[in-house]
Amino acid sequence: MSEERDTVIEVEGLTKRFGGLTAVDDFSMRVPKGAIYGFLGPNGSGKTTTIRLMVGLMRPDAGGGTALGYDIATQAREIKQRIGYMTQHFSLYSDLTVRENLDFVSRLHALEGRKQAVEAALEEYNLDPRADQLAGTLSGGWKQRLALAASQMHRPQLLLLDEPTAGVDPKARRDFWDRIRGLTRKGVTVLVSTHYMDEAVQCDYIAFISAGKKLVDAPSGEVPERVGLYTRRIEGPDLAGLRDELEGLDGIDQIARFGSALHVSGRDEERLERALRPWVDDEDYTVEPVRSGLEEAFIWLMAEKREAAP
Ligand SMILES: Nc1ncnc2c1ncn2[C@@H]1O[C@H](COP(=O)(O)OP(=O)(O)OP(=O)(O)O)[C@@H](O)[C@H]1O
Repeated sequence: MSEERDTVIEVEGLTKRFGGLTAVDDFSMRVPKGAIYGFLGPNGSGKTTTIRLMVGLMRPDAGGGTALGYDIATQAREIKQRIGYMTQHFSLYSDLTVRENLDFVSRLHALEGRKQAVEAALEEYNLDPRADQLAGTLSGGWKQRLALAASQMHRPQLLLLDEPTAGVDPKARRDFWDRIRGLTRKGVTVLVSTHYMDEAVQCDYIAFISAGKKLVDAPSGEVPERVGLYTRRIEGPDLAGLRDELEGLDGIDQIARFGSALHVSGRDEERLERALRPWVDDEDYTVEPVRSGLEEAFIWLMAEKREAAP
């Protein structure tokens, strides 16, 4: 498939200002079809605004592009009809049943064959046993499944997710991502805005945004390398005490507990090694290099007031 046909969104130079604040600053991106693209960044960094600009839900002050083959400035309506949306807040009607909610959504989209579409969704999402239950009385996982089913009633080609698995248990979370993977195999493209590591690891690509600027944009496997973080794994006695000793040493940018070890990371390998030398020389401790993973990169990127990564 040619790159062009394989591209679902292509935007360049998107900029959005709110008064004196530049919420999105010269943002460019290409999103391949069927990808799960994660947008990470601190609160208020501009993730939501960026995603809204990319799909024509908001007009940029500068820049432009296409989504699903439509111009984001002049054909926003066409794009909107092809988007599904799901947030961490349950946005359906608590006092309607599961079936009534799906019916309501299919009316909103003026779907043909509404009744069959609702029954098909109940079956596809295994919502049958709960069809007559009031949505407000469902557990978090079931609510989320209903919200996903509702977001798919009009078979959107693009799905926007905002912290979609916040507050649901691990099994429901797994089930959710399995379903999302199923959708991407059918060519649906997914943009996810999140603060959570376990959502970030599900993404094929990650864009990290800070203060309106895109600092990292890469396939998720390449993110640690892009961040340029070196990590040593330390095992030994009294890890809590060790952590206190290491904290703040020159060359150590981050310490994270991983099971029975500490992962100590820094952006300058020589300075990191110098800082850790006393423990390398101490036979009570083992210190070994490990490849920085997405976990370390994520913690590093999400740390307060993160200024820059290459
Ligand atoms: N309609 C608006 N009017 C004025 N300022 C806005 C508007 N929408 C967003 N902002 C500001 O733009 C900045 C980016 O907001 P945005 O919601 O895009 O960030 P975010 O990264 O999605 O945040 P969060 O993770 O908290 O959802 C923030 O400072 C926010 O206050």
